[in-house]
Amino acid sequence: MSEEWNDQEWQEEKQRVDDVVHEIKKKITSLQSKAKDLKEDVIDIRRDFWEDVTVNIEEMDDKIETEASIKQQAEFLSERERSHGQVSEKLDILRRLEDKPYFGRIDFKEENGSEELPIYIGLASVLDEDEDNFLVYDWRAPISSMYYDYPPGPASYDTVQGNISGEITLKRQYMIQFGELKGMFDTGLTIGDHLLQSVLGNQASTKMKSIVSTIQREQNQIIRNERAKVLIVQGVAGSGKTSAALQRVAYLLYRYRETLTSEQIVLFSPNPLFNSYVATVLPELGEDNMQQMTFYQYLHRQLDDSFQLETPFEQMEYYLNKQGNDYEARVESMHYKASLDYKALIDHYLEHLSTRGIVFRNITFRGQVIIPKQMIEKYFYQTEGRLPIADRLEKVSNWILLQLKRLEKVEREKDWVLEESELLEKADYVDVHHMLQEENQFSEDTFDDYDREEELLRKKVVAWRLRPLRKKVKQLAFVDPLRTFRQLFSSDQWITDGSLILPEQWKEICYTTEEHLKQKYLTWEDAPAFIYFEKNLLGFDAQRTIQHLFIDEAQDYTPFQFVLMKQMFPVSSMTLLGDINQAIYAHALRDETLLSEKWQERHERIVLTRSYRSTAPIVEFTKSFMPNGDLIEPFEREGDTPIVMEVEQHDMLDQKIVEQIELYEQNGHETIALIGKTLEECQTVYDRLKHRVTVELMTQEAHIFNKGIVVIPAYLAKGIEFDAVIILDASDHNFQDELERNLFYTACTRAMHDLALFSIGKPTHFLQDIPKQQYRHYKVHQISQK
Ligand SMILES: Nc1ncnc2c1ncn2[C@@H]1O[C@H](COP(=O)(O)OP(=O)(O)OP(=O)(O)O)[C@@H](O)[C@H]1O
Repeated sequence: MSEEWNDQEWQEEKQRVDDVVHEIKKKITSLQSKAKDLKEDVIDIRRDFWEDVTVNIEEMDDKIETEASIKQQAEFLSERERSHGQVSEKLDILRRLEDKPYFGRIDFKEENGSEELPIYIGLASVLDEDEDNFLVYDWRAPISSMYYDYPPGPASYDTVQGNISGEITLKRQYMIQFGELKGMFDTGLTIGDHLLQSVLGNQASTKMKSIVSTIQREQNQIIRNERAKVLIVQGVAGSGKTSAALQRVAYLLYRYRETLTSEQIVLFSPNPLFNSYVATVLPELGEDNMQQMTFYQYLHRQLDDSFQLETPFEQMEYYLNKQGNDYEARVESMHYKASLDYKALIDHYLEHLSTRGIVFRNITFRGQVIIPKQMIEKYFYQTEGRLPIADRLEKVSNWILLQLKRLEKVEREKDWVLEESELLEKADYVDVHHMLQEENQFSEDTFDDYDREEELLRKKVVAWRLRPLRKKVKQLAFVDPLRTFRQLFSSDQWITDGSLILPEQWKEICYTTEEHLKQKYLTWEDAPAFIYFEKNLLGFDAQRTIQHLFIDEAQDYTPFQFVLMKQMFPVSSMTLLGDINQAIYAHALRDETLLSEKWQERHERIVLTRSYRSTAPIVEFTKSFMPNGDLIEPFEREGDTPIVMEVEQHDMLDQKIVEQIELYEQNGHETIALIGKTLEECQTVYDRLKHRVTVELMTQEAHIFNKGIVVIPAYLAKGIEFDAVIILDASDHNFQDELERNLFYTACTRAMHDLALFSIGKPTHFLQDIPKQQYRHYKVHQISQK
């Protein structure tokens, strides 16, 4: 830090803050009165709505005039409501700026320019009274990018007119609170470390914070990237991937504000808890939240309610518990079904189906088969074979609808129709009377009213009964995708391509998959495959309105899932953020994750190596047991080295854990996580501790993250952070293989300030080769007799 400013400068800066705050207050007052007027307008229009429209429906002309008048009044109302909404949003932002109008400044001298201009940077732009000059620039404005990208010296930024270069002669950061300047410092670095130090030194919050004032240069590359159709971010634990992703959403919404709305952006998050954890960041930045969901929620929506869908966490529990006779085959199945080899197999099967094999359903009406499935099959396979299956099914659908039309005429004459007419609603009878009256008005024909009424009633009854059937036919419900999919596993006659790859235990896999499918149970690995199959068989209803897709924890998605996503969101740009060291799902052991370059054709890649979340001693500790840990750089923040507490017996464990919790509480930690490997483990510890400390058990159903002490399985703690973390059982038998290493790393890296690991007997061998000074190792032989 170089404090090159003098007292006069300090006074000037102080005065400027006061002036800007004063201007903001004036704007707030004026907007408040505008908001009040608009609100009154809205109330008045709503109250007098029907008085202000001319309602007359006697004559056709009057009817049209009435409609126009209602429409005009409704448009007027919604325009006022919209304006009121916009003014309220502006007011919200100004109220935030009133507290902290800006956080940074650069003085920039354009090349060939005569003077240097001070650029003050804040959460949003503020203009002076005449609306001529910027008192504050929005952090997302093109010129503000230099604040994040350059130290003092040569700098440039892009505008729509081209690149503008020049020199930054000053770079300053401000600490402003409650509208008052508390401190400032000039910096030679991109963003001064001391400011970051103070932000990161705070206690963890149950809500993620926005990082606008301390965005780091490499994070800015993610936030402002506009070129890449697929942007891959590989970032170590705590490097700010999620933070950067959310600021990127805010940036895109600002940059494309004329064309992009928050509904056109989707974020897939790792668990429901995470949804609530990040929910406040965008509103804090003055933007609406994007659509946010887990991939499980998304897949669930694609299936009808009769399916039972395994959650990824249930799959994970199964994998980690290592039990069951068919365990080996199921794990093999998880690997295979994650891969593109499996996709190739399904594609081959779909090709086969274009010549034979689709399972159809009978069309039945009132319990009778009216079009047998064999007939539908015959019709289908007579349609042009080179057309896509979905197009051919469309033809079949039209053909069936035609048959239904014929049937309708025949059915009208049958006895059941009159009987069922008694079930019609009163409104239907009134309708029929109206129709008759209208006919009488316009027709000269004489006919028996009673007969005509019966005829119309018959027509109505049959149309009414056929309506759901027609709807189903349009939805192609005459195809049975599940049975068709099941056939894939019941025979291999259709496999005619020798280059297709099958797993060793394919027969066992086929057997269990079929059993599951029979019960309409979809395992987590089967769900994307079935949905992919069904969509490609019946035709895709792709989500073309979605412009940007963000996938957090991208390493946990399988290549197969990604292919499905690409099909479902065909026009979307994608930002994939993840960390290979935190790959905790079975497929990641053998297959490429989404972050690997191997199978991503065109993409841009950004690597983040600096970890901001944890203190330096925690980062040093966690990086030392990861194979590629030397690439991880800690951010210099002091703290204690982690504790490894080895207890001899089980009954000592609880006491030691409780003591550790108390110690952390005394240190002021407000969020403390007791992290276990599986839910089963967490449940046991929770049952033992719940009478001794106030503690909450987090399961996959948890949607809200509160302050206090939680017991949570590692896979649910993904993406989240805590003041202190206690690893419940870091024993060697509990953390063995490579996937468990990643799980262990994920769990330990949730800690911001303090980390303690407990083990019964020898701690995990992952700690064997790491330098002893990186942690404090205690062995407890018996509970001290104090
Ligand atoms: N530039 C920054 N300024 C201030 N805080 C930052 C910055 N970058 C990251 N952080 C903080 O570091 C912590 C970790 O950030 P974040 O959760 O975004 O990382 P991540 O890479 O998604 O982590 P993980 O993969 O471990 O879940 C958060 O508390 C975040 O606020």
